[in-house]
Amino acid sequence: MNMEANHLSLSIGAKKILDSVTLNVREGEFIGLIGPNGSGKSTLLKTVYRELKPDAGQVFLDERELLNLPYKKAAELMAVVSQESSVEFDFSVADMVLMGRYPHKKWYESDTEADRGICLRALETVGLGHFGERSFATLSGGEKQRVLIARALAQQAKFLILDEPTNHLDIRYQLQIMELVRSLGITTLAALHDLNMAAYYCDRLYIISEGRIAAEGTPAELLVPAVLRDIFGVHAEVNLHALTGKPVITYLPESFYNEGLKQTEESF
Ligand SMILES: Nc1ncnc2c1ncn2[C@@H]1O[C@H](COP(=O)(O)OP(=O)(O)OP(=O)(O)O)[C@@H](O)[C@H]1O
Repeated sequence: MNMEANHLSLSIGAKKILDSVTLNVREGEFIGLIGPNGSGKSTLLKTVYRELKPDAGQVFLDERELLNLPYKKAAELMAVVSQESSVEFDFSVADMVLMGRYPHKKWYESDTEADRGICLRALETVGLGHFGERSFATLSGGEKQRVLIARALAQQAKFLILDEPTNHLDIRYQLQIMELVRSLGITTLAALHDLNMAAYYCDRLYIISEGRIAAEGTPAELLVPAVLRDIFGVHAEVNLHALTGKPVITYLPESFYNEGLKQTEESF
């Protein structure tokens, strides 16, 4: 599945939050959306998955304009794992994951053995195979996040949108979820804060800054010290890892950087 967003703009009150954002995700690509806090990542994703209506611009899924698709059809094509995971009622973990099957059903159809099998496998994939009976509300942040990822997997959508998918996860599950998403080969657009994860797993990146796309390219093209300084306001060293061949960023805290500069100046 290909996704194309063309010139999306959105203002909330007097504030322009997205300013003519254009981006595309091609079949099978894993695209990272990176940018500082408040730059518009979540808002952009929300306009793509139809939680927000843009003031201007369009989103196409395989040449079909998203706004013209019935919600159920859109849900069949697109699964979302967002940061807002609060649920009003206390569902069991199994029920939460079974919700991922709804787009595939008519309103009168109940869950089948096949649905339950798909959901169990999705839970096993995220390491929660024995959690089905637990109440979702009682889970830790990381467990909840893994259940939401299992729900997206159970949905068997062709396009995956992830808003900070590894938020709340410990390092083992961060790596496991990124590995998993990568191995699925599903067309994916993910907002990511961890730039080293983005460097390792993403095919291409879009940098968003103040509601505009500031740059697009491969991790090696974009994750360079000048960009990290200009966009994120941090000092960093970037090396290509000897084994993985991917960029690895080492952040240089301001205090270290200033001390280093002083010492360099003193040595002259
Ligand atoms: N409903 C709203 N009303 C007013 N301002 C909003 C609203 N939603 C988002 N914003 C503002 O829009 C800007 C972009 O927010 P958004 O959540 O998209 O950023 P983000 O890049 O996802 O940030 P973060 O990295 O902190 O999650 C922010 O300045 C935010 O305060």
